[in-house]
Amino acid sequence: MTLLQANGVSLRRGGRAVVSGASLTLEKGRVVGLIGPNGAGKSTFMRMLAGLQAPDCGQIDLLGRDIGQIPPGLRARQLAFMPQDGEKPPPMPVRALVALGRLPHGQVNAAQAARHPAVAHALAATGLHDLCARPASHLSGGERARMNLARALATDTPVILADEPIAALDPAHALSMMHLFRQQAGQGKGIVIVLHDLVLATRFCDDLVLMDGGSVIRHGPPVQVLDDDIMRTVYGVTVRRVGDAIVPWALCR
Ligand SMILES: Nc1ncnc2c1ncn2[C@@H]1O[C@H](COP(=O)(O)OP(=O)(O)OP(=O)(O)O)[C@@H](O)[C@H]1O
Repeated sequence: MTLLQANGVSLRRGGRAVVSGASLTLEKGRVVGLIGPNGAGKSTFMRMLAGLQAPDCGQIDLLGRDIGQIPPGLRARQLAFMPQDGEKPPPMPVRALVALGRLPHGQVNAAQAARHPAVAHALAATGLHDLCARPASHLSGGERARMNLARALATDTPVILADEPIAALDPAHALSMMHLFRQQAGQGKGIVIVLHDLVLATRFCDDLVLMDGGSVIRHGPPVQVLDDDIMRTVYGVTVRRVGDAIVPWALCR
């Protein structure tokens, strides 16, 4: 089942094409990695996929319906978006902030929302139980990233879009978060993650969508998308191989 489908999406900003004819398909149960060098257009494309920015042309359907026609309240129950640089959170307790994830479901009573099982589950899954009474504004960058995921999980949407969610995480927490995304996909959700860590992208994503200069230049299984040629021409780095490994090392817990 297709959860999210973008076809030929374009956007101009500052007199130039920032995203050009980009397409992406997200199926139920899949993790798609959106990769590409700095300035490739990934965050801009993600904001359009999240329905936060209308494209100049092209079509984006969420659960079979034009995303621009979906009322914001319904869209918030269907899709959770974790932006790249979340604003500094207010000084409310972490549990209360994660509970805001229940707002799209009409749970406006803060105390009741904080007791919802989805909130407890999200706090446990992201390892935030020990921090849940702390003011959100006191959290470190990595802790904040986990809280942002917890809030998305508390909403319990079929689609999660995460823009560089592991950028601030240490290796163990980055691994845990990638495992968590896979688990969510295993439960039937669809996940799109912007990643610069190509080792983790290769290991955890079913498909990669590679952007460069605003365009999607390759998409498919990681082994088909990333090769020495692409690493040189798109990323400007030379790959030195260890044996016949696709990536030279893997982190394990
Ligand atoms: N409002 C704007 N006006 C002009 N140019 C913009 C605007 N917004 C984004 N851009 C440009 O569009 C390009 C794509 O930006 P975007 O943030 O989507 O890239 P990205 O692939 O997410 O990069 P990064 O990996 O560095 O986060 C960049 O060159 C950026 O400077």
